[in-house]
Amino acid sequence: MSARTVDVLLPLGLDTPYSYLVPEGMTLSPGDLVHVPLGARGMIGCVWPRPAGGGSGKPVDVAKLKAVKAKLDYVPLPPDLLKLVDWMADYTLAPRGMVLRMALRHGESPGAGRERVGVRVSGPAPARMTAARARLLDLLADGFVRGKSEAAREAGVSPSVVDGLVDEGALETVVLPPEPAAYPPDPTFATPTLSEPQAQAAHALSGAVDARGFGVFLLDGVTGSGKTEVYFEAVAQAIRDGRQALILLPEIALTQAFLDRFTTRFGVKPAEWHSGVSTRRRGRILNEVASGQVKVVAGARSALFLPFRDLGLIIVDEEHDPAYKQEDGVAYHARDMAVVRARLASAPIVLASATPSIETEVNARRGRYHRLALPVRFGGAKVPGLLPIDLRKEGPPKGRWIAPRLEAEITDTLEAGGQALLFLNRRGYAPLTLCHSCGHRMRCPSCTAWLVEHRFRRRLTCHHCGYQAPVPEACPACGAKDSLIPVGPGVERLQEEVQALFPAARSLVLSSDLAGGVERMRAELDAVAKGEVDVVVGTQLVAKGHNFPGLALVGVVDADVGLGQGDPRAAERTFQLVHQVAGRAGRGKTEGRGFIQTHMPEHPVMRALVTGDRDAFYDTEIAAREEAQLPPFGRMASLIVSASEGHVAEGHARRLAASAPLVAGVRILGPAEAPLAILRGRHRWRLLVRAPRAFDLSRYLRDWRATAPKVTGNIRVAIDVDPQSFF
Ligand SMILES: Nc1ncnc2c1ncn2[C@@H]1O[C@H](COP(=O)(O)OP(=O)(O)OP(=O)(O)O)[C@@H](O)[C@H]1O
Ligand SMILES: [Zn+2]
Repeated sequence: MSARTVDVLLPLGLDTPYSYLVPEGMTLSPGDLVHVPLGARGMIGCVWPRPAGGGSGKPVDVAKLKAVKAKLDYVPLPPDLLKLVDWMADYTLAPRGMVLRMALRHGESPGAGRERVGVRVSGPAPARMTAARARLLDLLADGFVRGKSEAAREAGVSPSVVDGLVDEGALETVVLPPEPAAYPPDPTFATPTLSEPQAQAAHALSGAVDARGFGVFLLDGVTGSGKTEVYFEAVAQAIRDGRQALILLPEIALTQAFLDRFTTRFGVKPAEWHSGVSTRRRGRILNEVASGQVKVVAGARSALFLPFRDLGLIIVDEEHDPAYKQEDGVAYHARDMAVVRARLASAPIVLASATPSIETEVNARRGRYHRLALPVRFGGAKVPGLLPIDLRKEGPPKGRWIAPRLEAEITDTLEAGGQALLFLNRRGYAPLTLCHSCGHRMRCPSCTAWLVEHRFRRRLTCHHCGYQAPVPEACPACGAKDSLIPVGPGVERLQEEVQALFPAARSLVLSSDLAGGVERMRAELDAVAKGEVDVVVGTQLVAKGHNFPGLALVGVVDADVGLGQGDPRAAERTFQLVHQVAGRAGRGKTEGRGFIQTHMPEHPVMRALVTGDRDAFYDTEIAAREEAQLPPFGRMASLIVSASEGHVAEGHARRLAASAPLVAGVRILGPAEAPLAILRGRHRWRLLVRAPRAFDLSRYLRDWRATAPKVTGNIRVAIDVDPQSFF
């Protein structure tokens, strides 16, 4: 009767927590992490709040319950994080345990940091002196303790020099406490002088941080207006108030420049959180975020699930970036979920962008988000104008992609000592390889996709599943030798053209798939910023907030890529991408210019880009969305039914569609074969649900799922609420 029980949510594909007995003498509260018996080995789970008003439904038979094995010695997950897990599971229809998993996954080894060995001067100088020894002793002459490896590094000697002096008694070792995951940022380290509009925006944000209430701010500033500088002031305020700040970045692996700027402003680096950080280090950051020691985290979308002890501010930089949407596993949009977390934590959130998403722009126009505008570039530089190059009239000769006018502009730019950037959102050498004797196209064996040639790696690659194969010597269909030819350009092929047209120029390809990983990319971006490259050829990677002071010219090689493929966000994406790429030019002393090569200069997107009339673009696009009742004026969810056999997927998709509850205003489109009809060997059929804006779509989907035909065999149904991709 009096046995105490708790609900424990496990990081598995389950929606409901399990009940366990609480052993004598153990006190547990929601958020505590516990080890519970499950199967042979047991598992770590999280004590979950009981719904108000007692248990839901089934009474549990206490006699059959197992007991919690241990309470783990971690700081409990904070209440707002528990609520976020519930909220997200409810909204996305993902099992609650899988959402919890995102908050626990990184906690594998949240052990404390290692103790370090320090050294200090303790005895007389050694009999045998060397230059290295002298440098080291000179450094340590102040009598302070330094970490062994730091001392060696600072003195520019090898660690064995330190060991030698310890052996001879000139130095002694001391045990130092573990290094913190991040040193405390100093809000007064280097305060900038802000321009008037910057100061106003910063003031509004700092005020909101102080007020400790929820509110969404759109920091809407043209490229190069100094949005980072402004939101740093809000971060400074949070630090001054002793609270924590989270800065989400779309591609943290590329943002060495961001870390450097943070260091310039606050004296130390923020805690960096993304998949490239070692598990051990992440464990420490996690602990110190939970204890409140770490004040600022800069991270990828997964940082949203960190157990902040006192979250006072969230920043989402480049809020329009599609990288914020996670498509695998739990499908969620990190920007939207960041807004939810801010609300649950009663903290302000700043969405920063020069090209806000339509959703955010509509919210700002309706007054739900506060707009803070920075209408001009910092320091008086001008946002470059864009001129169209009509490929129908003045296109390049066959087999080339740079139009004569763009070529002439690049020549002028290089002669004047400036840098040029050519943007083409296509990785690899050529998007298609075909046999010129039989017409056979090289396709992925397990996806409905062409194989993309990567000449650096001498391979054909599927960009959907990662399949790779060497380029064959003979056509696999007709056997003709040396008959395979590349069709169309990718960035690698464009670089070839650059090298042929401008043999003296130093050129570089920037693309996310080149060997060498993050380190190489950081080094290359740095080289561009330093002016060590003349012509950069890049994919969308170059559109992301980089500051290249010497960049004078931007050429968009094919602005039509991505337009008109039945994707409701195509116009928005193209506008954002081209505008952002162009925004990389003219940030330093030289004025910037931009050219867009297009077959449709009369398209509203191209016109808005050329006239620089951003509002005109938003007006047209918002009107079009409203007319079609597309988001944010209507709601959407996609259901992808997949199976290893086509007819199985199709059959289930049809039965699923037939079982949809009939509700006025809700429309089910499809099923139809997905554009990417086969992915990793699985056949895919799509359903699209559209509903009015105020409709509770998640609830509808849940009711539907409860009555839908059972999923059998290897059928899978993936639900994506607010889908971003339509493939
Ligand atoms: N108040 C300031 N004092 C000194 N330098 C500033 C100030 N504001 C901005 N800058 C400088 O101006 C440049 C552009 O600023 P920043 O990168 O923050 O712009 P942004 O609005 O984020 O641009 P984008 O949207 O293109 O990423 C940077 O080199 C930044 O250091
Ligand atoms: Zn594939």
